[in-house]
Amino acid sequence: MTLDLTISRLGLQGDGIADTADGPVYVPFTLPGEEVRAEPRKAGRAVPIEVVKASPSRAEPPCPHFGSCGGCELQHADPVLYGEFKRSIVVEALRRQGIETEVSPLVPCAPETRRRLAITAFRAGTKLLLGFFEAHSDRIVPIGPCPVAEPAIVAALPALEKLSAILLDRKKPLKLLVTRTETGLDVFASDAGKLPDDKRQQAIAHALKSDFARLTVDGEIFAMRRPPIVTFGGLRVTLPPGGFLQAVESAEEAMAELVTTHLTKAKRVADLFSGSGTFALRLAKKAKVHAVEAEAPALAALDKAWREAEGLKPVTTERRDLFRRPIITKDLKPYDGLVFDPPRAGAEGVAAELAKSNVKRVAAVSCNPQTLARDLKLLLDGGYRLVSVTPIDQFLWSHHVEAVALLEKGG
Ligand SMILES: C[S@@+](CC[C@H](N)C(=O)[O-])C[C@H]1O[C@@H](n2cnc3c(N)ncnc32)[C@H](O)[C@@H]1O
Repeated sequence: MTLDLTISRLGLQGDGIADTADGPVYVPFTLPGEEVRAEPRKAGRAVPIEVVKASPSRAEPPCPHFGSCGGCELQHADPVLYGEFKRSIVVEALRRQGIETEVSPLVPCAPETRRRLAITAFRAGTKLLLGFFEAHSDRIVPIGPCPVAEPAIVAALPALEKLSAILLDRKKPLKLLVTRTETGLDVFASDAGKLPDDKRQQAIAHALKSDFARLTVDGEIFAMRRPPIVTFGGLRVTLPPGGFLQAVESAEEAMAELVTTHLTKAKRVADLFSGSGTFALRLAKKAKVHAVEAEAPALAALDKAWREAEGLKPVTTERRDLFRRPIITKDLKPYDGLVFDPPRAGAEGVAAELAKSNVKRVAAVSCNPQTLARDLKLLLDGGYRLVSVTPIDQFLWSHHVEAVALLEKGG
């Protein structure tokens, strides 16, 4: 059986949606205004078989794996529609919270700029597959010349495949988090299982031969030719194994530019969910900074970077679970600037305390527009004013969008 559908809009995950008498039907890889023939699947989903009438905004996908590989959802949309779609995710999330405000155009992300990739390896029969998970399934689609990743990562795929052949447990897929740093590739492997000594030695020899900056396996550093260095505003940081890093350098710079410009006059700044100091180190060029974060290795990396840098204002660090113990309003008194950049769950507890504070300038950085909007509502109800909201593209051709909201309180 097939369905003839007219797509009316894009859903939050980037699928086309046909509004039918039986409810919405989600059809991936289709665009508003298109007429498509599709095969129905479970739960209001359908797979497109033919685009009968294409949208003028349809573009030729640059990657041959597009449609099967789970990494990209929107290569078939031209840049104008794509940019407006991502911006609209932020607009709609705010609107659902009753926040009507100007939202800037999307800050774009160029192809071949992703410096960090999460890759999965497993064996199918005698073959080793290295790839991404297929959309909506547990099948792995082999990666080839991925147009999203930096060329240095693509060039290393054969070496990563060899490494996987050494480390792969027969039962479990192997996970590789691969980061291009200033000093080479940082490879963080997990789920290798218990390795016999000869495999260990082979993995170490292979990492050295491949000139990886570092190889970490299930939390243990196997080999380090050079510390993997990233720079935040020109300040050198040794990335902790598996530690958080913004996936695209230019997206990080766009976020940091908005945050540091907004907080430029602040004398004392709190950086909540600081990671290894993406914002804290840049801000310390002008202000005293207190960085708060749950992961001790991230704070240690930040502290070391600050000690090794010259001319920075004091930076203090605090290890703290900000979900369980948000900083309370009273403790926010010393600060005239604050940035928070939580994981996808957002920072509801932090926002509730911050809302009651008098911190003059606040920057909210987020990878989830829904939780950002919820947290902003708390701040607006507490007397903050929105200065700007800027969506930033970091995960090119996916439905994910980052945003930076800048707020003020007082005169
Ligand atoms: C989106 S990352 C941002 C990190 C940093 N601002 C950056 O741009 O690189 C979120 C950070 O929140 C930290 N985190 C996650 N849960 C946390 C919690 N409950 N309390 C404090 N920090 C947490 C993570 O370790 C991570 O460093």
